[in-house]
Amino acid sequence: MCYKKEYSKWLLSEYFDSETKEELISIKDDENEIEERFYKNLEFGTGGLRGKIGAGTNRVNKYTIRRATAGLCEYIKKSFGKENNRIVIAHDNRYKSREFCIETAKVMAENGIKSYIFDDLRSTPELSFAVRYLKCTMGVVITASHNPKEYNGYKVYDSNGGQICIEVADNIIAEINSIKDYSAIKVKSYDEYLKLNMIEVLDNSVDDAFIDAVKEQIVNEDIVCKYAKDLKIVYTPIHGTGLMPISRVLNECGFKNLSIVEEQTIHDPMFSTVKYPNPEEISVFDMAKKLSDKVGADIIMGTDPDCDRVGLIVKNKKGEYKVLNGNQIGSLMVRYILENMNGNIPSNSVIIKTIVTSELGAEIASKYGVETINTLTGFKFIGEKINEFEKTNEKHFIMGYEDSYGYLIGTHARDKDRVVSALIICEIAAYCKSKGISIYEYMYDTYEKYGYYSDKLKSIVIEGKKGVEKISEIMTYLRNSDPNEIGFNDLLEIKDYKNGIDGLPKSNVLKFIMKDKSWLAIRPSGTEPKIKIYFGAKSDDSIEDSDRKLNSMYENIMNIIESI
Ligand SMILES: O=P(O)(O)OC[C@H]1O[C@H](O)[C@H](O)[C@@H](O)[C@@H]1O
Repeated sequence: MCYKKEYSKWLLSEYFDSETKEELISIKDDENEIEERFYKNLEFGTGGLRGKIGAGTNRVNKYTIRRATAGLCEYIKKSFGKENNRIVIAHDNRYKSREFCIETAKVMAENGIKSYIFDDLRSTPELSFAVRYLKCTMGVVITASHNPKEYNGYKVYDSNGGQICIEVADNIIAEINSIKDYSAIKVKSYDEYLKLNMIEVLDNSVDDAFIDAVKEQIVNEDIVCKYAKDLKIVYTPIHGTGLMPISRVLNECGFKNLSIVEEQTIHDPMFSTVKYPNPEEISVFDMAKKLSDKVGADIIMGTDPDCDRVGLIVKNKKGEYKVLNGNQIGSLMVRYILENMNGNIPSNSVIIKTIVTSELGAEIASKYGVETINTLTGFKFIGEKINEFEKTNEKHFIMGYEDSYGYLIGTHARDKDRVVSALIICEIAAYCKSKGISIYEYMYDTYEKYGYYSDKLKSIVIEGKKGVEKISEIMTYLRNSDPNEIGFNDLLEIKDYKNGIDGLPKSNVLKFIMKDKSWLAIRPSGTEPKIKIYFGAKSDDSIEDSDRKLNSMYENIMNIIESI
């Protein structure tokens, strides 16, 4: 693709609006920026589109959204026929999210596909629920999830409410790639399609049904009835979609002592009160901590813009704030749920986690005779398994989770659901409070009971075209090196998922497993310009010992990466 030619085309064609052209004129003297924006079409990956908002073929804007949607429409028509297709679209509070939602609906309508849209922001888990509830052919969420404010994106859901699988994504990608001319995608006005009933704005009935489905997932009614009212919770939606569903669910279940960070309830696309709207970043909780100091909260929770990830801060015995990471929260959920099933665990029960998620949850599950299935990173793989079990009745799904703060309890949704996770976390916290301990102590008790597991994630951000090359160089270097020469002397096994192993689809992930079962895994992020390195260590003695093992692996790999 000749970036100069594309740039001129966008500047000269009548199809592109004046806002787009003004933006493009403003970069006319910046060759590098022109190249970054036009050297390729923004890739529609396995989960959909994600990229920086802006004018250009390699950016998220109404034209790249239209193109992706036009490809999706072709896929829908070819796969499900031309009649009776409908989709539901949700969006978060990001810059242009509503506009992109409407653009998606307009292209759908032009192709004879009806869209349901919400009157305002809605969360990703609600969209996942709504696809099945409204019996839609597919679903779309306009969001870049937890990415910085400069980003937006387009996630696609299948009729089961799960993120599309690789095969479907490949078919959609082929349709999108066959659209060479952006200006061939014509649309009429939003009002015209509304009149034709090709776009319909939903009332609150989907919200009510979703909230009811979440409330059904309470593990132990008795605990919630007795202790919910005593738990002091501080919550921040970090300007995103979590506010309505989470405050409603908690309130309706009796968690009345809920304080919300007022400034972060504003649907601000700039996420002005935080650096980065990701609950993995501890600084997003600064305001919540201040509020917690005032109200004396037991726990602090935060959700990302589309409400599919959760962050949790708890207090230790001394009253100091401690962050629980995604692996720890997931493991505690596994423990609490299985303990509270009071021996009524179906013999074919499973939990599902990913290959880069800590083994603590699996260890707990095994103590209860529950199988653990490992998938590749991406909740879509967990969703796929749930669909499979629904058809075959072969397994009973208990919960699924990833290290990256995504959890699903129940099968009302097929993507990670922060709303149900908030409810279960509060239930666990209420249980702990009734026993006179904090969740933090419950975590340490879990180590004592089930094993000392440490884990860590290191993400290295490397942006742009050069970043893509550098990440590929790191992966190639590690693949081709002699493990002894790069310091992995006690290596047991290298798993290269690129070859499609363990019954999993091929994926660019390398996992080094040591003789004592400590491991590290490395993969390029599929959603951000990052390479991610995951570490897991186990000790029979203490958490300090497993931390020591982990730090030694960390230092070794970081030295290697820095030398590449
Ligand atoms: O590829 P990464 O940046 O690690 O992101 C991985 C994440 O991508 C999306 O958010 C998926 O919905 C998650 O299920 C997955 O964990």
